[in-house]
Amino acid sequence: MFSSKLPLLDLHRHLDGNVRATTILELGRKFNLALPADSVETLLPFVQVQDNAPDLMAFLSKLDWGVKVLGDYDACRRIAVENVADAKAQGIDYTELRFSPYYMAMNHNLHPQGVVEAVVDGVRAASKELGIAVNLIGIMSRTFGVEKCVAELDAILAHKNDMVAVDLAGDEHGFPGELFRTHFKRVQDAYLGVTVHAGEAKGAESIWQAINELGATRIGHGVNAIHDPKLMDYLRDKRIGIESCLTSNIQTSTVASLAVHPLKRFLEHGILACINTDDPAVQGIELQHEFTHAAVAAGLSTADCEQAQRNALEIAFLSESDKKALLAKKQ
Ligand SMILES: O=c1[nH]cnc2c1ncn2[C@@H]1O[C@H](CO)[C@@H](O)[C@H]1O
Ligand SMILES: [Zn+2]
Repeated sequence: MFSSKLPLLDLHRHLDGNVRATTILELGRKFNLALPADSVETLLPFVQVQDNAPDLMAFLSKLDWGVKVLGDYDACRRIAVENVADAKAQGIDYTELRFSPYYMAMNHNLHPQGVVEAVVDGVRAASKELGIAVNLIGIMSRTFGVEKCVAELDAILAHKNDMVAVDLAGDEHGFPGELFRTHFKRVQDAYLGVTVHAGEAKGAESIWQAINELGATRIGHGVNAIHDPKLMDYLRDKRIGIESCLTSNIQTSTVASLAVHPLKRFLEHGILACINTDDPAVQGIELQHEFTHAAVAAGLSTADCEQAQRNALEIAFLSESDKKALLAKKQ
């Protein structure tokens, strides 16, 4: 249930959480890697969430094969190109693809900055060829610790003109936002946007921290805001966006079922929440599924879905004139 009169946006989409199973097989062969299976069908249980994972970290382990096969910079460029093609195939008008250069680099000792260059190059070429607007968000993968994130941020900031924002993702519980204050000071000094995965594996206090100490103007997931009425008002009044990922929240066992997902209540409260995928290939879902199935199961009406589309446009890391142009193209 999305309106074709409004642009379709996916603002929370991990490029390195969206590596096609066929590509994993091909790259595995190319680099002579011992994959756990040798056909798409037998590989899927290793690279896709089939039953819901018991927790966030179990879910995230399913992303690992997608980056273990990145044996050189060409492979990084290839998955960037394929990500743009996948977004185009969904009818997406604008997407912000996020990726963690260290996570993509670490298995084959690539340099994170070389990974950034390959991704920028692939995305730029494919978005031009396919006629879809794409911006990039650099991720610091907190799972690997504070020091690794400094190096990762170095690589991202070396290409700050090719980025619209920086994000913090991974193990929210083990590596709380408090550890990353100095990192985000550098992000703000570089005039980049800030979005942070918060209130997914931890409570509402993690969202307050992301806003007050890290400078987040958007929050990834943010589901636990629902337990803090003051925060709900604050998010609405300060126009802080919530990038909701409905199916992801069920698959990580963050929310028990779509029927009790807070997105509907965020929208009713006037919070700028929107609908996104997260890690499409790992999840076995796509953006259209989130609008036509997941949103319906979460109790959203057609009007709610359209509001979510408008909210995405409002909170996108784009200039006002770019937003107007996206809207005008559909009307
Ligand atoms: O839903 C999520 N919550 C937290 N971190 C995530 C999620 N999906 C992917 N990543 C993390 O993002 C980086 C790759 O882009 C990896 O650190 C991965 O663990
Ligand atoms: Zn995410």
